[in-house]
Amino acid sequence: MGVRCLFAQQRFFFLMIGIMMPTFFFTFPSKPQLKLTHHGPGSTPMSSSWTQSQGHGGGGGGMNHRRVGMRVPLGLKGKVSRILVTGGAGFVGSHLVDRLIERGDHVIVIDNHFTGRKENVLHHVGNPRFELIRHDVVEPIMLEVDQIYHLACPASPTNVMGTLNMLGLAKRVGARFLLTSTSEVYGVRSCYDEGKRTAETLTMDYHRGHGMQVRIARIFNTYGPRMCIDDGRVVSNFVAQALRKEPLTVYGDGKQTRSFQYVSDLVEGLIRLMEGDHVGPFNLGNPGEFTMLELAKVVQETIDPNAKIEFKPNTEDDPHKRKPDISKAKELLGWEPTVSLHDGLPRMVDDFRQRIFGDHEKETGKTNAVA
Ligand SMILES: O=c1ccn([C@@H]2O[C@H](COP(=O)(O)OP(=O)(O)O[C@H]3OC[C@@H](O)[C@H](O)[C@H]3O)[C@@H](O)[C@H]2O)c(=O)[nH]1
Repeated sequence: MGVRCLFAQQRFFFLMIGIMMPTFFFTFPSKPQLKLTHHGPGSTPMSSSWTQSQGHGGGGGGMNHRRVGMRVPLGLKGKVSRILVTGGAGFVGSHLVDRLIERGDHVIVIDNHFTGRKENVLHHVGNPRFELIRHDVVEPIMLEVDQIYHLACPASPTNVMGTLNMLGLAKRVGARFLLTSTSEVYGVRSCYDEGKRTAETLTMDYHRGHGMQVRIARIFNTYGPRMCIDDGRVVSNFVAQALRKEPLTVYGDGKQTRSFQYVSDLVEGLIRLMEGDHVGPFNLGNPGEFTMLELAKVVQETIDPNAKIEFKPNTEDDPHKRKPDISKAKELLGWEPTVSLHDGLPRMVDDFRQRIFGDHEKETGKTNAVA
């Protein structure tokens, strides 16, 4: 009897606990959470408080970052576009961002700053329509946007993950996706450019398999301000060498040709492609063809007529000629380059001069101060 009573009491006790536990959890709010914008693993917003406070319209109308699986609320499309530019702190990306901001769009840049530089977009910081997130696209991220310009995709097989993540994001939020591929897909197959071919294939698979809106651009040699000074490309090499009073290094006999596109022409092409109705792939490049010796001459004329030329051995697989056929872009996008090499080169020289000697002068100043 005593034992039964004990069981009865215990049953009652456990019953009470069973009722109280859920009541407690539903009645009392859980510990208040720090409401920081969550971008995904490994991401660092440039300024989280800034990111937080600028709701870009708030109430679901801005670039608020949502849980994976949520869709862009209907009715927002057709207004100001919310645009993600991956690699937006880089050479081409930052010029694209300038144009989009100028147009009135909301722009989110994600960049891991491997080759992109914060300085390239610093002039937009503080603008409520701009946000910079330090993030590597190989990690997933959730952002509500209408369009994605995927520039953070070096020609390397390892970066297929980045493209997959961005395609996944575009699919989830119903964004239009533009892939920047490269003229190198036309070259001899190598491990280096295989990543871009794979990215194109994946993009087309998402288009066909999931009905996603995609665009593909194949970018040819491009130059302009904010180009990496020491990335080894011929235009940046020649300009930096001429400014530093070093000889211009011409590889091989210098008779190989390239066609050089000024960055603003490329940006115009990318925007037209994104806004147009055609998937592509479209070649975006300037068909004006120059030998490397001719390019060296233009650099001499622009910077230093006394600059010397030094011939160096070329690599075996260097393409002898590269010239884009842009007839498709002309016809379907109404696009063609407008800036010649003679006009574009001086515009980039000012930027290079400032970056090379500006930094140098700072360094010298520092040294003097210490001495
Ligand atoms: O100092 C230099 C550098 C390069 N060159 C030559 O200049 C030509 C152009 O070389 P770059 O490295 O600038 O450009 P490439 O055409 O080889 O490819 C580059 O542009 C197109 C993109 O799609 C590629 O990803 C990129 O590597 C080559 O023939 C190269 O041998 C020189 O003569 N001197």
